[in-house]
Amino acid sequence: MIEMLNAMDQFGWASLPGCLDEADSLRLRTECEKASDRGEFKRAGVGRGLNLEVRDDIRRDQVMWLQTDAASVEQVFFLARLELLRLALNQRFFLGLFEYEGHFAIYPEGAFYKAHLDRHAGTSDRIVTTILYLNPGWQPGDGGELKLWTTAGDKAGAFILIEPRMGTLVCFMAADFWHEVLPARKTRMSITGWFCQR
Ligand SMILES: O=C(O)CCC(=O)C(=O)O
Ligand SMILES: [Fe+2]
Repeated sequence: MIEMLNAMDQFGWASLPGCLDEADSLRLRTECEKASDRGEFKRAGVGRGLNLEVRDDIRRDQVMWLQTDAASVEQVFFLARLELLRLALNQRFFLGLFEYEGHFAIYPEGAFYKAHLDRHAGTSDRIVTTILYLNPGWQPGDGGELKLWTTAGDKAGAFILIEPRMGTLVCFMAADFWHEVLPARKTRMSITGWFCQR
């Protein structure tokens, strides 16, 4: 996790392959699949509150919000890891991160999420984005890479493509880094969430 903090310090974003081990990631993946089979996912919206709308042209993923007070054992383990990260980020960067909100996400074949920032207009609550990928055996050609522009505030120029491999954890400053999910060519699963200030 120290690598993660150092990268956040230096770049404002970090990607840590193998952050969660294969077995724990697989349990979360299975949980995600089962919830999807039960029809618990909904098409993700754009915006917030009364302005929330489903926009096919912007994003096509489906989400299921985590209920931290009713989390499965698998989720509790993952949330505990995130809690360590939250405390470490606060200690090192004085971010005042207070709580976490997150969801499972499924990108069916062909789904994407166009370039965006994670902070909603007129709000300041989402400070750090975290994404855990849950795709065993992901291969080049499966698509769904995260395209992250690496200069804060910049939606052009240098970027990296992060492969959504099982157990990789990505985090970045939510208000600063433009990012996009390239079209998935195989069903792509993840847990995306945000550390928020009060
Ligand atoms: O799944 C990803 O790689 C990014 C998802 C994302 O940008 C979001 O949900 O805001
Ligand atoms: Fe995002």
